[in-house]
Amino acid sequence: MEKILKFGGTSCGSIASIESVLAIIEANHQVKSSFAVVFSAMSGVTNALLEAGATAASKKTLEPTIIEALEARHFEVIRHFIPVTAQSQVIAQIRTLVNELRDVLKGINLIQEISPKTSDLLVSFGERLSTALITAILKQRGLPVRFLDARDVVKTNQQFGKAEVRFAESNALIQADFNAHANEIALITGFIGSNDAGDTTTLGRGGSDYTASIFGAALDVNEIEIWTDVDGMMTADPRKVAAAFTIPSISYAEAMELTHFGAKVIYPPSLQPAFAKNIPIRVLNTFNQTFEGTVVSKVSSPSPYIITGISSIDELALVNVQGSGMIGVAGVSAKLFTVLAKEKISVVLISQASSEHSICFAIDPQVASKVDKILAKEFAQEIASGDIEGIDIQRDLSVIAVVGEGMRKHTGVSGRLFSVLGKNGINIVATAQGSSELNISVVIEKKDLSKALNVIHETFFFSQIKTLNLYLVGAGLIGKTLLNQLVGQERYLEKYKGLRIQLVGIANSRKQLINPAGISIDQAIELLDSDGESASLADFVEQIKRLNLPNSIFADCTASKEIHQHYLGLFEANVSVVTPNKVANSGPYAQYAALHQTALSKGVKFMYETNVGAGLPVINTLQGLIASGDRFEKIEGILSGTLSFLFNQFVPGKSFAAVLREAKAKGYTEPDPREDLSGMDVARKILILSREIGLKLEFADITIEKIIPSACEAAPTVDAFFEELDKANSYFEAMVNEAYAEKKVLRYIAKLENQKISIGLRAVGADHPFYQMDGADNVIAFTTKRYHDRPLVIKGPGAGAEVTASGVFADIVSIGSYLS
Ligand SMILES: NC(=O)C1=CN([C@@H]2O[C@H](COP(=O)(O)OP(=O)(O)OC[C@H]3O[C@@H](n4cnc5c(N)ncnc54)[C@H](O)[C@@H]3O)[C@@H](O)[C@H]2O)C=CC1
Ligand SMILES: N[C@@H](CC=O)C(=O)O
Ligand code: NA
Repeated sequence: MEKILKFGGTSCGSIASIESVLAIIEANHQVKSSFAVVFSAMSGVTNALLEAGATAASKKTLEPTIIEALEARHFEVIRHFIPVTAQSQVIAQIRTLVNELRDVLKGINLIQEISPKTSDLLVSFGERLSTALITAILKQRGLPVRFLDARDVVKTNQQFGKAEVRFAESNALIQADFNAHANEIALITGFIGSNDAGDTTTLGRGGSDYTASIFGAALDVNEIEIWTDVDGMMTADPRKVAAAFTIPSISYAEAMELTHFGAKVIYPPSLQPAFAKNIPIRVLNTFNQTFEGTVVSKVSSPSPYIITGISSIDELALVNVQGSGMIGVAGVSAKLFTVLAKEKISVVLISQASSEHSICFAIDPQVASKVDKILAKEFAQEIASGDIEGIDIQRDLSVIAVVGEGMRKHTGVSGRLFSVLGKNGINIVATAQGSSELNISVVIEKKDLSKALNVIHETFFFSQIKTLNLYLVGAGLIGKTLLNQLVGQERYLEKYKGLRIQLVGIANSRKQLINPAGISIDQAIELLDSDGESASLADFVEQIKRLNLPNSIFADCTASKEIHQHYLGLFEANVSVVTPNKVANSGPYAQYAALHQTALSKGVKFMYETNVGAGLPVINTLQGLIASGDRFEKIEGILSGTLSFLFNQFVPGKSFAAVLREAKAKGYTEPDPREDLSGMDVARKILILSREIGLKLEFADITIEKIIPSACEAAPTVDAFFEELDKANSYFEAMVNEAYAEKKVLRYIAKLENQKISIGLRAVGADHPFYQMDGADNVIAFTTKRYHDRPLVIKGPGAGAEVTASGVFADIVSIGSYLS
């Protein structure tokens, strides 16, 4: 016999799926391979039978509806596949079986009780019906098939519900049976067998796979095909990890591990007879027949990945037994696990610290209270004496298992695993690694499960490409420019930086839109307009936290004075923040410190290079100097692109207001240019620099020399402000003329020296380093211990949409590099 095929419930579940099953069997027959086929019950039938049994045992009269529906489902298949002239015979055959089933239910109803033995008989009708049905159809189509009731050849003990197979006897019966019918295709009822007394028994979980495996082993087949409704075993549960893909080849041991931790495609323990004979199992998809699926065999073929798959148990409780009295006392764990075994409590994972001070183990949360009581009783004496401090149970946890034979050959797998979890703020509650080095398990909080599975999957299977999930708030000048720049760089980032920036949320002051599957960047503004809901920043932030996406970045491209109130919460929720908005860093010092400390402790990034000098590398350079131990003596600079432009362009005879309008049109000014002209913007920048070098200065410590007349200062609106500026033109002309008379130019300079900040307008001559300026240039001179005789000078355009957006962009990329 070449192979055994097995079709699960979903494959036998509908007319369309049975169509596929027939096609697969006919195709095998055409190539004349010798094979046999095992069937499960039609999907849902086993449960329907159990429900019918329970109802019959508990109600006074029988409710025929379930059985009628079941009969109708089978008849429908007959009417579809069998020509009218031949239908009556098959219908009669199925009706005979259903009548037998009705008699069983009558019996249950009569005695108002359903024993395990009766239950096994009852559910056996599921496989007997589906197999009989398909046999009739194939026979009708002219295939040499025969119905084989597995109860005739699979012999078991008396343990109803999960009977043990008597292999020697069963193997002999199977071989004899197949020898006697060499030229026929046996269609076999899965899941069932019989005991010595001839009673029907069932084989427990994965029962039809077991049947296939028993026949495969008995007949020494070359391969067993398990036909199901998914594309084989996958690298992770595709419902949780969209990027999961089929594992082409996996070892028995790996399959065992993955299944233990929740991967439900096959149930390897039921495939044991095949494993013992080194028979490969091929998992295939009835609904995608040409797909290669997964081969499960003794040794898996070499794979390009270090790990083979990831699986999880979503609901778990962790029990921690702890106490100094446990150290060096032999037998505490023996006692612990003996009592758990006695109570049939299954332990998913165990971890013991080498100090022997505590043992922790994971269990199904449904039995947590029971375990609590059992242990309290068992260890009452130790608890009373203080040897055991207590039994602590933590709920709402999940466990993730990272599985693969390749881990034995590679070092650093757990390092990578823990590091990626850490960078995403996922707390590891407990961990265990089997000495086989086939599996590393981590227990985490359930709320982090999806995020953890996705980042782990990304790390081990797509380590070349890391996806950053970007939320952009503020779609004005800078925000829109950033979006444009992102569109142009997608391919470069993937190829050279291994990064994919996925926009998952966007908001302005009117609307907001979130889509965790990604928002097309080049259409983001239109989509925000058409699909966005009305904006509520608090709600937007709440959604970000709830989604808990891996590698999340919040870009604040607004000038809002409120948004920073959300930064702290975002850091705590493990979201990095990137911003050109200076408000957060220039508020009260305590707030500045709290933000920076929180970001640091949560392992997320707070990036704000564009707070000073737009895209010029000011903050980065300063941080590098500080980190390498340099000491700052003085910082001096022209920190306003707008004011730089004004004093470069304004000459007596021109309109000062018109030059400012030009600066605004060029994107140099703040959304409200009063912020620039009042000196406020410069004050924020120099305050931020002072804090970066470690000074605890407040806004009130800054001396700002005003450059605009008080009437302009007091203007209530931007328009009124421009009008006042127009009126004050001669004031500015006089200032400039005065400087010109001395062959000087005006420069608005910020200075930090001796822990004091001063900002004011200076007339500087040609010998001054700030004399030569152009456009919206900024210049910053750092005088430090190392740059003492000649300062380190950074100079260039310090305002404008393109240079600012590219600074924000670079910050995002640097977060990506950190996370990789
Ligand atoms: N223009 C430049 O050269 C530079 C600008 N910056 C900073 O960039 C930031 C953005 O500036 P622009 O793009 O010119 O501003 P903008 O006024 O053009 O755009 C701001 C955007 O933020 C949105 N917004 C404002 N408040 C909001 C809120 N509470 N919730 C949601 N959305 C809100 C607005 O709807 C708009 O889409 C400012 O903080 C500015 O100081 C920093 C460095 C250089
Ligand atoms: N309005 C600012 C922009 C950069 O921060 C400026 O003019 O410098
Ligand atoms: Na900068």
